[in-house]
Amino acid sequence: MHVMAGVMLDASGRVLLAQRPPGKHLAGLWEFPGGKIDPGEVPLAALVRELREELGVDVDAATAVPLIRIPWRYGDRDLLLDAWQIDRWQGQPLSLEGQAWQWIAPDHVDPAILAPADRPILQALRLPSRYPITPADVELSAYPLWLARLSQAIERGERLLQLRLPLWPVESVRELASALLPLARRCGASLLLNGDIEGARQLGLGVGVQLQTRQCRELSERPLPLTQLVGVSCHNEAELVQASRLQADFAMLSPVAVTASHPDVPPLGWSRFGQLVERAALPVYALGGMMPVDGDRARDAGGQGVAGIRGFW
Ligand SMILES: Nc1nc2c([nH]c(=O)n2[C@H]2C[C@H](O)[C@@H](COP(=O)(O)OP(=O)(O)OP(=O)(O)O)O2)c(=O)[nH]1
Repeated sequence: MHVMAGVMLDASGRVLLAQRPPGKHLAGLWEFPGGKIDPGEVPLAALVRELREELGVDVDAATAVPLIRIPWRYGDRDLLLDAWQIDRWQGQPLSLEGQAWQWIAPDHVDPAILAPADRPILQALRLPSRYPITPADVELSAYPLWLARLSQAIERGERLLQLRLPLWPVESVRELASALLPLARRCGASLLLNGDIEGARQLGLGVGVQLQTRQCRELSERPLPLTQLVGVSCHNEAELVQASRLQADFAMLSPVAVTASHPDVPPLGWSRFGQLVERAALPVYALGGMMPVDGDRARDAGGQGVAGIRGFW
């Protein structure tokens, strides 16, 4: 079942959510307006039709931008939820089918009110397209330099940053995160600690964790509340499946291209990256040999964007 969902954003960046009516599948949960494609119907035409029927708005299909596609299973019902971002339409939304609806800032949406398949769509909307990671060879003596660099990165607009500093004692990485936290919270940025779940728990809001592949395999549930980000490092389809089982917010998939750090690992390439993203039920960043300019390529392949070290600082 191919279901189209319209992520309508108003001029102040709020998104329109509709409540599923009583008596229907997932009754009471909130969703993005849209619905099933009729037999023989073109997907975008179905979205335009659904938005006209449900809300009385007219959308020009050419202005809709693909956001993310989520394959999902509810019991015995398999669906592909195909979400498109819509910034322009004609007419004021009206509740033509009696559904309750609301405009709400994506950051204020409690994921628990959404239909489960919509939670990764909300994350795709919230997450940025760039994910810089600190270089692995940074010595502890460079603490002041990296405190300054990370502060500048947040000030210039980075919203997702990974502190991966394998040469540092874990306490020093936590101290760095703690020093950056007031600025990060003010700017709405998240600092992800590599592998340090306990540190993320202690530091709270504004700090998340980037799980290593081994940790993801060993965990049976999401290690942090929904208010703190959980990313997972993945290399194949099984790991992406496990990442969404854990209800991670996103995955990094690597290596997409040849990297200086692992020159002997065969890269996935963009076509394989695209295939794996297509089957993944969460936003996926491309990692490995990526530069910021590869962001468009990653998005064309269905990804959320690019993660990397070189070229991001
Ligand atoms: N329209 C829409 N459907 C969604 C979303 N998220 C989500 O899980 N779904 C599910 C709910 C339904 O199982 C399925 C199709 O939705 P629909 O809106 O066309 O279906 P419907 O109410 O006519 O379905 P039905 O009860 O008549 O089978 O997709 C979403 O954001 N928008």
